[in-house]
Amino acid sequence: MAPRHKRASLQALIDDALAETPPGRVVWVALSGGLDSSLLLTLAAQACRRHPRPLYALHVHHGLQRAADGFERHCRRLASRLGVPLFIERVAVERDAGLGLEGAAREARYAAFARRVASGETLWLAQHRDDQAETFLLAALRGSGVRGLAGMPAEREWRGRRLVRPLLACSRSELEAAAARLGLSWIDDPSNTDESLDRNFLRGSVLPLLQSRWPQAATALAGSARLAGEAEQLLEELAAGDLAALGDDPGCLDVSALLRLSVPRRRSLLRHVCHRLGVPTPPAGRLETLLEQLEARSDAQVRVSWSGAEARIWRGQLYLLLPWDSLLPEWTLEWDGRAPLVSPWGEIGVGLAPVEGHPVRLTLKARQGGERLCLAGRGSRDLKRLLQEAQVPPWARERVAVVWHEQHPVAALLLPEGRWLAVAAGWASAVREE
Ligand SMILES: Nc1ncnc2c1ncn2[C@@H]1O[C@H](COP(=O)(O)OP(=O)(O)OP(=O)(O)O)[C@@H](O)[C@H]1O
Repeated sequence: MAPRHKRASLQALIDDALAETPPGRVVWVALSGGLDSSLLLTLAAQACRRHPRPLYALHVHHGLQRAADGFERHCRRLASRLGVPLFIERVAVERDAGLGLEGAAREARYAAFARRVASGETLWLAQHRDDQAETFLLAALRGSGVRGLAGMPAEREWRGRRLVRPLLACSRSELEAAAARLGLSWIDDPSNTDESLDRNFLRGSVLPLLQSRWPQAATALAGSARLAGEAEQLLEELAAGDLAALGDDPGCLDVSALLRLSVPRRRSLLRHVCHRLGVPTPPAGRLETLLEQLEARSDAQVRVSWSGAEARIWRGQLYLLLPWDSLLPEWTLEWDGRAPLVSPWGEIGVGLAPVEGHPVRLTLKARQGGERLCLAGRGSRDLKRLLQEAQVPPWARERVAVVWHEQHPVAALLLPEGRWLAVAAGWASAVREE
C-alpha cells in the first residue's frame, strides 16, 4: 500500500488497503473492542460487501482486568451484527517475564495472532496517527535512532503474515467523528486513563498541552516518524549492500572487511544482520562493546552476549548466534536413520543409511573425544581433526552428535543445524554434508 500523506476518505483508505489483498485471501481484523478497532471492523465489513474477501475478527482475551469479559461481549455483539465470524483467543499473560504488564500482554497478544492468523494471511490493526505521534515521542524520550523514531509502519511482513494499519493516516478525532456518524458503540478500556503508564501520560497530558500551542503537533510528529522510516529504509539498503559485499552470509562476517567500513556503517550492518537472522539486536552498551572487540587482536577469542543472542569472534570471523546449549555428555538417542531426528532443539530432517542393504539401528551420542571414523579413501581419522578441517568453531563442537552403528562411529552431525560433518565409508547421508 503506497503511504498516503494527503487527506483521503476513510472509505477510500479501507478500499485501498483491501485492494492490496488478493481476492480469496483472508483478512483478519484485530478487535480489542475499543473505538478504533470497532470502527475498523465496521468499515472492513462494509468494504468487503463492495469487494468480497473472507473477513474474520480476532479478539484476544487477556484476562487481566475485570472489564475483559465486557470487551469480549461487545466484540461478540458487534461481529454478529456485522455478520463477521469472530475468533476469541484466551491467553495467560506472563507477569514475571521482565517486560512489564503492558509488554507481557503485548507478547501474549502477538503470540495469539501468530497462532490464529495463518502464514500468507493479512492482519489489520487499528492504530491511528495520534498513536503514531505517541510512539514517536516515546522513542525520542528513550533516545532512539531512526529505527525507533519511525514508529509503526503502515504495513510490514511479520513471520510470513502481512500486518497492515489502514487507519495510520487518520487522526483520533476523525475516527471519533466517523464512529459517531455510524452510531457505533465501543468499550473504553479503563486502564487507558492510568497516567502512571507513559503512553497514557503522553496521551492524556502531554499531547493536549503540545496541541494547545501547536495544533498540528500530532500530524507533525507522525510526519517525522514517516521521514525517519524513509531514512531507516535507506540505511537498511546501505547495510544490505555492505553485507552483500562481505559475502552475504549474515551468520559469519569477515572482521577485517567489517573494519574497512566506517563505525556508523559497522553499527548499522550489525543491526541489519541481527534482523536478517531473527536474533535480538544488542542493546546500545553491548553493541559498543562488540564494536570495540572487533579491533581486538585477531587471534583473540571474543564472546559478547546479550539477552537472546551472542556474538563470537574466531579466526578473524564474527559469528552471530543464538546462545545454543551444549549437548549433555550423557545425551543419547536411538534412530533408524529415516524418521525425523528429534534433537534437544527440535526435529531435524536428515537421513543416514548404509550404501548397501537395509536401514539399521543407529545410536546418537554426544561427542566424548577420541572417536575415529573410517573415511572413503582416507582411512581411519580422528574426529577432532575432522572438525578442525571442517572449520567447526570451538563452541559448536559441543553440539556435535556422533552416530554409532554397533561399536563403530559412522558419522558426525552438527546440531541443531543438521549439517553432516563427516560420514564413514559405506554410508550415505541425506541433506547437507561437508
Ligand atoms: N485484546 C485485543 N484483541 C485483539 N486485538 C487487539 C487487542 N488489543 C489491541 N488490539 C489491536 O491492536 C491495536 C492497538 O492496540 P491498542 O492497545 O493501542 O489499542 P486499544 O486502545 O486497546 O484499542 P482500539 O485501537 O480498538 O481503540 C488495536 O487497535 C487492535 O487492532
